[in-house]
Amino acid sequence: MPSNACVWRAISDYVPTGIEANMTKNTTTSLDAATPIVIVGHVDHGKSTLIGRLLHDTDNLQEGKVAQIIESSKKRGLKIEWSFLLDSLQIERDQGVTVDSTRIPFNLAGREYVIVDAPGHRQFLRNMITGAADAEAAVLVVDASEGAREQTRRHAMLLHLIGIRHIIVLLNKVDLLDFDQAKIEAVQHDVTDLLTRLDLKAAVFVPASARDGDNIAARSERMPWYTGPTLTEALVAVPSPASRAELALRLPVQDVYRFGDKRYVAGRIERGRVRVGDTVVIGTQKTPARIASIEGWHTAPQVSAYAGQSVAVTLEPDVIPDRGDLLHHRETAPVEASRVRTRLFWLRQEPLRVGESFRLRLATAEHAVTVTAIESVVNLDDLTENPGEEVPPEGFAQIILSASENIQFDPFTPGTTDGRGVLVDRQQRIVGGAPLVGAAEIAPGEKVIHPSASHVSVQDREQVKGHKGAVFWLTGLSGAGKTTLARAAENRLFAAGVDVTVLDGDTLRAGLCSDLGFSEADRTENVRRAAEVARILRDAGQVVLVTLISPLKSDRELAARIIGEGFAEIFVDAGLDVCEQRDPKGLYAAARAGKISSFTGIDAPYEAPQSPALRVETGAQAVDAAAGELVSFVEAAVRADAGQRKRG
Ligand SMILES: Nc1ncnc2c1ncn2[C@@H]1O[C@H](COP(=O)(O)OS(=O)(=O)O)[C@@H](OP(=O)(O)O)[C@H]1O
Ligand SMILES: Nc1ncnc2c1ncn2[C@@H]1O[C@H](COP(=O)(O)OP(=O)(O)O)[C@@H](O)[C@H]1O
Repeated sequence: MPSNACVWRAISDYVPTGIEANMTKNTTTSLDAATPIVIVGHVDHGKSTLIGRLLHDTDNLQEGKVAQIIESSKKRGLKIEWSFLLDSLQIERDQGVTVDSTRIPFNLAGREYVIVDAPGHRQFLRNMITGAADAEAAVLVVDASEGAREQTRRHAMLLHLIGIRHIIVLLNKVDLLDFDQAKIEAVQHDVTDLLTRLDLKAAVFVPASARDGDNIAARSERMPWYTGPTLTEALVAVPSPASRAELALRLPVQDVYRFGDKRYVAGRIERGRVRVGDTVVIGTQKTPARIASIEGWHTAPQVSAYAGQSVAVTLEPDVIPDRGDLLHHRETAPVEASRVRTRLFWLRQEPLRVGESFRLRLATAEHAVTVTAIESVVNLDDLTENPGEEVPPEGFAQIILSASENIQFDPFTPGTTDGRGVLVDRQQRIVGGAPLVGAAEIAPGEKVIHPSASHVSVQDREQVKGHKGAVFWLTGLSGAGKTTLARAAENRLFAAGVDVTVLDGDTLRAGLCSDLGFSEADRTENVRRAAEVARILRDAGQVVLVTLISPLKSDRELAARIIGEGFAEIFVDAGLDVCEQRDPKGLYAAARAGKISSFTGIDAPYEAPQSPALRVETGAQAVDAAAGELVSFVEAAVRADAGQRKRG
């Protein structure tokens, strides 16, 4: 079907998003063919030396590399330092010589492997989610003379979290224990204990000296008592990644194209096979259809296609699926749930809290989801999973994502693309790796909510309005001029075409917050409600001017957290003496007379902002000038980015 070139261009242009894009960026072939192995271990336990030694002993080093290592070692007065190999690979990477930044391919007994290198702890965490989570097996390197250490525990925890199935423990540096069987077995015992606590089981323990090559590719003559495999034998015994073609069919719809009287449903088969004549079920609507034909790029129509192939199928009847719908066979349906348990790796700089909403990308599908529970947060220091209010940056947690519609997925399985969700924020930035582990059951008595999110994009709103949404939080004493300023600015901004709303304390307290007084708790609740409303208006693209005394720093921080991006604190600054002298509502006089209590500045505190985004001096300045300052600040903040985005 050459006339359909653009269908195929569209398919071949398709780059899997998020994690998968990172994961397959340089490994599209290796993911299918090679066995990924991640090598982890406490610093100085011999990971780099092991990689160098392994590549050398399995004849996987380029010509000249060995000579180079010998030369560098000699220069430093050392015998031969295998870890220099990794250093030299690192230098090449830094210089951009090697394309592949985290993967070292090697060949063993005719089988392809790829070492997933994890240079530092932080990168390691990231890699585990963005790149290495597909590792089929792990080699956990433990210095036998030191035993399991802090990072050994962390790494073991990570292997547990990402579900690595095959673990080889390399007890390294056994020469330091004089190859003594009893001593080595004692270490093995300790490591077994650690793994058992994490529900992990080592496939094999290999006592070795990576530096000298004992039990790496050749059997050590210095440990005749050891009858198990060498490291290379253990690697050969790692099961091959399961063939994705043998799994149940999953064809996520990438797009639907119409040519003449035919409609083509295009996508890449993630797993399984599809044949002409098969009946498939489409998406959560479960519309049945028959595969009428399977078309290929520059090939004759096919009778069947399998995992990894990009295809365009025609359906009978001619139904129109949506992008993201999954085509599957009826008898092997994916999990379907609107509440999904997720093993999250959080990448954003600010912590994650319940109530935040994102897009969940899953293959070609996108779902609006809200974090409705943080079930546990992993403490990476002691490997415990504890209840938590928030997930710190680079933290792991088990959370529940709720959507307003059903999500179809296969639970996350290492080595496959199953369940690899990615959380994306309003600005399309990836903020978390979110492997979906299963449907979340409803706990008895639980408050179950499924917030929905707008389908109108932030960019589209900005385009139409000509500015972005933002919240300007005006804080200051009663009588400082918050309301006066905001109302004056509202007039001017509106005249300039800005969609602007003022949320004023007195006004809110007449309605939404009429149940609240002026105790600290009530003021906090007042601030929270105003911030939530402001967030909704901001999300709808409006410029919101909030005028609340909001006397406490902690309350303003709460507002900033609720609102997130686009929050600016404005200090409307007039001294207490000025405000009291003005006393536009007679409240200071009433407070002095004891008619009202807990009045800010008199018998309740006001904590002035230390570093506001803008300070407007309203003590001596005229209203007009002060409002001008605010208007300029707002205009600059909401127009600049919107313009850039338009151009982009
Ligand atoms: N005890 C006491 N303390 C402070 N303010 C009082 C009090 N009693 C009534 N008022 C009136 O309520 C307005 C302040 O409401 P806010 O919602 O801005 O206050 S807060 O942010 O919750 O602290 C405030 O409005 P502004 O003068 O515009 O600030 C007053 O009109
Ligand atoms: N530069 C200024 N900015 C704002 N208000 C000012 C300024 N100079 C004098 N005022 C007066 O101060 C009073 C502020 O009252 P208001 O706006 O209700 O304060 P708040 O909302 O902070 O309680 C008004 O009477 C206003 O006319």
